[in-house]
Amino acid sequence: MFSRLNKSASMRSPLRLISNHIARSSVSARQTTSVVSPLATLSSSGIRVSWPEGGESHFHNIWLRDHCRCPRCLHQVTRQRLFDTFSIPDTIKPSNIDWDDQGLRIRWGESDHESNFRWPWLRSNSFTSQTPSQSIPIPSNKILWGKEIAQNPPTVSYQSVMQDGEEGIRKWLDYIDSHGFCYVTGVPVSPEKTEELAKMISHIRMTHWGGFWDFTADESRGDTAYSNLALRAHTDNTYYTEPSGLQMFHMLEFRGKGGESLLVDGFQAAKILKEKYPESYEILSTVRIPTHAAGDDGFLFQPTPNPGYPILNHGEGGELYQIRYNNDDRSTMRHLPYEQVEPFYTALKRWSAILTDVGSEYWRQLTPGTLVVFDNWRVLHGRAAFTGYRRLCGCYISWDDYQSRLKVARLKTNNKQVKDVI
Ligand SMILES: C[N+](C)(C)CCCC[C@H](N)C(=O)O
Ligand SMILES: O=C(O)CCC(=O)C(=O)O
Ligand SMILES: [Fe+2]
Repeated sequence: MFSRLNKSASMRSPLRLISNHIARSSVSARQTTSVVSPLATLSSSGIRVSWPEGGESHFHNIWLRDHCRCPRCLHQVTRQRLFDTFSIPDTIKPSNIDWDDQGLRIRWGESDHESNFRWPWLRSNSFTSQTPSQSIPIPSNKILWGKEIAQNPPTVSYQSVMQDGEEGIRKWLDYIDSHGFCYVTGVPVSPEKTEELAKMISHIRMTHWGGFWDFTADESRGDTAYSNLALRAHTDNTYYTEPSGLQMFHMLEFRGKGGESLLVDGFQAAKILKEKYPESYEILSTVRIPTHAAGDDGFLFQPTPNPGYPILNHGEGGELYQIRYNNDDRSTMRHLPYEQVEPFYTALKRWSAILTDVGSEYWRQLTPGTLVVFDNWRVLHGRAAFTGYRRLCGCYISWDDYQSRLKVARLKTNNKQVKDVI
């Protein structure tokens, strides 16, 4: 039930006072029934909401009208906008508003349309009441690690992924989200079964390396991955505009020596770099690195826009969201001004020293039946040089496909639906 607390939009300057007065009286009304609901008051161009847990959000009238959740304005199945944003008059105002502990109801003056907003939706889409960005740039849900992760690495079983439905998928992807990688044990030693397992997350990303790959050190492609050389810690696809989000490796056969796999937590390394050498962190967050994949006839990959992306990439709130680093696939640093050459190479050297520190490196020999999936936007991988015959299969999955699958698994295991969040 919505309480009837109407505010006339035709009253101009006293509006704020009147609505504040009503808001205050509604506080005492609610306190007697001990239901704590947010309070809404009209401002000259929008609605202010005071949250019971503290803080205030200010929603503009144009924004509120544009985001109406009703079936005429938002398609209830496709979750797409049906409403014509450009029909909103610049002077749009509510003719009245009211609310209860569930949400806010707005009647719009000119069109006589009504919009209802649930409080949790307004809260989670409030842009004036965000928590301030942290000084440490690592998202708080990440669990950072070094070589000690070897004692207890995130692991799920093939059976739980294939048979436990959304719970099984969620556990798997939650580990990849928190730690940046996860092993799957008990996997049939077959490329077909491995591919089937990957498709539990999503379709596979097709690239110029193929879709699902099955490769050896036969030098069939113009890249050192197809040799038996050591590969230092790197992320793949630095030469694409969008590097793949996940990478999966399943070692199918190995008769030889060496070839141990290396994982390094890039977010942990970034945190150390920021603490020890903030000026180098800044350089690696801003200097754009040109990259390429051009070892095979018929291909010339370079990221857009030119000259590429920094090694450390941040979002609007300053949070680190992506590492792009493969020193072997770096192109000519043709755009670096003379006076930046030394500070850049110093920063790169410090970064490399942190990545190769014994405390950062996590080595493990992969064996048939145990595969690894890792977040290629966070965790760097590498391998030791080897002799003999070594056969790996695996694939890439795009970042968006991985994120979508993770969100759906979380919604489903929480008994929620897309409409609860979009
Ligand atoms: C073999 N496989 C397809 C997995 C990877 C090949 C890509 C290696 C490349 N140098 C890079 O860093 O992206
Ligand atoms: O051979 C390996 O273990 C990994 C090689 C590699 O870095 C890659 O294929 O992306
Ligand atoms: Fe690689």
